[in-house]
Amino acid sequence: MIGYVQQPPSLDVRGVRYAYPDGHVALHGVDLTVPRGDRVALLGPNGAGKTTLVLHLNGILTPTGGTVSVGGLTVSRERDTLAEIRRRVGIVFQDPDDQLFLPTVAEDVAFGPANLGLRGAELAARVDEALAAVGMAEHRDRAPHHLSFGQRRRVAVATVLAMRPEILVLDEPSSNLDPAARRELAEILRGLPVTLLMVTHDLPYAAELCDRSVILDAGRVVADAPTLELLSDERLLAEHRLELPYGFVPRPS
Ligand SMILES: Nc1ncnc2c1ncn2[C@@H]1O[C@H](COP(=O)(O)OP(=O)(O)OP(=O)(O)O)[C@@H](O)[C@H]1O
Repeated sequence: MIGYVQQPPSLDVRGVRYAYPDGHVALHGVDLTVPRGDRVALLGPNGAGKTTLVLHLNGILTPTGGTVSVGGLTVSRERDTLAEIRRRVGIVFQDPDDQLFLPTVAEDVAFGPANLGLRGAELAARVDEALAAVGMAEHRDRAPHHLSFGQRRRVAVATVLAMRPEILVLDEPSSNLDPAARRELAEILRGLPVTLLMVTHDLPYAAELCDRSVILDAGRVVADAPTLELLSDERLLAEHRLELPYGFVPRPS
């Protein structure tokens, strides 16, 4: 028999329950497994619990019940574990300006790996690799605040890629992008060799990028299926306040 080591999933959320300090239960036992290399969209109406779930992935919030594991490592508040989890889970927030704060693009991208102790040629290689992955290499010496919004979002993605994460988590990646920037970002994301979890209200973007989608509503997973199948189910969408743009017909891209 040929032996092989099965890789743990990039993300394994099991029975996660979370109550905010005011007693509001935002997650009621969420299960979600994302195998390595997959791209999954996390959909759901306002207040469904999407952000609450994302904040569990890198230990900002700790579940009241259940567990979250990233590449086989269970998220905990223990200092070394938390540091490794934060390296493995790259979260790109909706506003790139929350992630860019240094004088140049290259310095912003170098910040995370430099904190991990990388220096010299090794650090430079990380920065080059991450900037090349998002098509921003030629802008490395520019000030982030002189870039367009779409370019700043790409640099924000690069700051996270420079950590060589196990999973890239994107919060509303298509928001505020013009059609060209939206398409360019989709092409970049599709080409990245990483596991991807994308939180979005933009259903066509989910269809463009993710074969699989999960619908969260009122703190529960209410659907987990191929994206085109979900988006073709008008009743399911209506039940969970999800709407396709007028005239959009879900079909393989
Ligand atoms: N700090 C908090 N204290 C108490 N309740 C909270 C807190 N933050 C969020 N909630 C509640 O938890 C639920 C889930 O909120 P969450 O922000 O996770 O939803 P979401 O799916 O990300 O929504 P949106 O699409 O609007 O970003 C909501 O009912 C929200 O009001």
